[in-house]
Amino acid sequence: MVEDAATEALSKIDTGLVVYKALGPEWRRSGVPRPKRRLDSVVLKEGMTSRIVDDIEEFVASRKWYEERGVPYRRGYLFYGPPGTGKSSFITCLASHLGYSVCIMSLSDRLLDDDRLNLLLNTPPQNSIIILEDIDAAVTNREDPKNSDPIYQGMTRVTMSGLLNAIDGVGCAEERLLFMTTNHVERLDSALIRPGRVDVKEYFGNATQEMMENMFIRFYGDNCSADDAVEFARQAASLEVEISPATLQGHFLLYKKDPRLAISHIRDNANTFWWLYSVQPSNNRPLFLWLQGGPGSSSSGYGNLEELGPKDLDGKDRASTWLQVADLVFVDNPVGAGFSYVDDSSAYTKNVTQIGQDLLAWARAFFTVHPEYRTRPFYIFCESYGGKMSAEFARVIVQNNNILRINFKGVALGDSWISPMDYVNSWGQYLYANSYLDDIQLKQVNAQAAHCQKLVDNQQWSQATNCWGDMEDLIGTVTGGVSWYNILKYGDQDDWSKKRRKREIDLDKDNHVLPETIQRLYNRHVKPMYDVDLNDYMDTVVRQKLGIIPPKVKFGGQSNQVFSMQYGDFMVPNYDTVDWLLKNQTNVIVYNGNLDLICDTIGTEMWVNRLTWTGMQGWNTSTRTRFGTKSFPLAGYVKRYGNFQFWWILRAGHMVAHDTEESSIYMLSQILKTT
Ligand SMILES: Nc1ncnc2c1ncn2[C@@H]1O[C@H](COP(=O)(O)OP(=O)(O)OP(=O)(O)O)[C@@H](O)[C@H]1O
Repeated sequence: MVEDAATEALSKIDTGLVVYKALGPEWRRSGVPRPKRRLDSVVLKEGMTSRIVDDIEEFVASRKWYEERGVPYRRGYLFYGPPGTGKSSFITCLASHLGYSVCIMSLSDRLLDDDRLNLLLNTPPQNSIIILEDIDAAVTNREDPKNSDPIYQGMTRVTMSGLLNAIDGVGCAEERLLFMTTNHVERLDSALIRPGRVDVKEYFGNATQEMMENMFIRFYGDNCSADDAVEFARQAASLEVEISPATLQGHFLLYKKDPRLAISHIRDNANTFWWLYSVQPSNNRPLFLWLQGGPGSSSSGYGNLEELGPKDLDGKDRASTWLQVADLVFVDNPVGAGFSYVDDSSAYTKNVTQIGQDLLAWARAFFTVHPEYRTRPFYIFCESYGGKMSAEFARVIVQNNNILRINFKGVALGDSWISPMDYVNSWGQYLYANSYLDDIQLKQVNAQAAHCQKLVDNQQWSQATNCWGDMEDLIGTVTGGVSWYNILKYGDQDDWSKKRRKREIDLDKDNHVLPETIQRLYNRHVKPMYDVDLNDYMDTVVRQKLGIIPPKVKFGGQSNQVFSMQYGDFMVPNYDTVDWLLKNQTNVIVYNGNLDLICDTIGTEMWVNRLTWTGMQGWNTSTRTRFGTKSFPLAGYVKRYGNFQFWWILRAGHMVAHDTEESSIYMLSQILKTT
């Protein structure tokens, strides 16, 4: 009967899919026949569709085989997995493919009891397959403690033995294709899913990167390119959250006319703020993007008003602003820094890969709004943790520039946290050479560094973060409080932080949730970048002027979460990304202040010396030249080879742009000339 039905139905492939629902003791046709669904409309893992279809087709063709051996001509399938992964949809596709009707029944139906179930399972309409949905809701594993939970009680009147009887008891139909679905396979009684009742078990999982690409292509068809699909899938995967195919489908429906919007709105809960300074007439002026460190400090606030923008916090013109050299765009990133914000804590980024994807989304939006910058030279400049982010951003620009189509000229990494262990390992010798440690203390500091190195070698990233925090505490104690940003200074008495006399060590309301080490690191490296004056200025004057910042967003209000979210990524190096950029003909500029401790020049040279780019030999034998400025005949040194340059900036600490304005401007003008 099943075989005949299939043959007959395949010949009438254009007729619709007839659906029956259980109504009391009988099956009733539900509405008019539905359009048939093609098998490939449900996107599954590679090979899964053909595996299931082959199995069922073989069964349909084997009636005789079963009869000859006296085996009941029945096959049971269990599709299990999270909600919205296509279990029910795929069964209707199979029915369409084979030309059957479907009879759908949910065991959580309160009107169903053992007798009715038995009757229904054994009197299906001709040429149909039966779908028993949510079998876990009804008949669950008797050993599962959840079953004594009142929320599961009284959901159905079907008993376990009633169901087993109905499936394979004496009165049951001779021929049958039965599909069962559940979101909780672990709650099922083993008797229910033993062979004979369930012959094939298939797991329907959330979307893999490959499935996302296929779904994107299926949905947008000729409206999108294969590159779009790859980009979409990469971005979605970088969120590192489980995404069901049903959720993806919902997302595509929101942007059904525009695949590009589907890509750029993948993170709807993340809102990035940027601030552009544009000089007219433009004369093809280059554009510099500035990325602050922290992570969690603000480019638009700290970088702009306290380091290199055209105005300082008092509203006065800055004598040496980088705007003299190029147009400037400050992006508050990772999202949650400055005026950027998330609507939901799941939207914070946790590593540089995610940050890179966010910046790519920003770039797409920015160059769409400002197409005039597409042809102008575009550079990324940054500081500290911004370096880690910038290297990754540069990489995704290079990889996606066939779509982005901008005139990307290079990335300049200022005192960048590219290789954390090189810094941790070099602090001892640097401080020793500058009289901050004696022999005993040097040994102590180096022992702690070796401990951190071990953790990093074992990829115990969170423990390595704690170790780094402990290392900073140790150095703070033995040196008596040397500043991490300029070894000529003490603790928080730096010039750049003079507005921040009243350091708030007390825990603020959000801060107390951070692990203690992270909290201390945050207090040391990010909190000072949100001094009272800056916060007031941004939250009053700037907010009023812009008129676009939602009232719920407080400047820097999410910075501590931004910082703590990187817990597992702080100590992960990405100098291999720098290597990749050099190998891919991207201009890379490294600049370092010689008084910086946190990203000291020795550490920077350590990771630079580890690069494997073919130009390294030429670089090593190139001559370093000195440079001078109006006020300082000996302002620093520079060495260039191929697409790589290294600038040693004398008299500067971590904040090169702030500490040595003349040198910075000179360096910028030279970079523009030589790249
Ligand atoms: N793998 C997939 N490929 C394409 N679309 C899918 C896929 N999975 C789900 N969908 C779409 O999502 C919606 C819900 O899917 P469906 O009801 O089949 O999921 P399910 O796994 O049966 O969910 P539940 O376990 O909650 O019953 C449907 O519109 C379906 O088209």
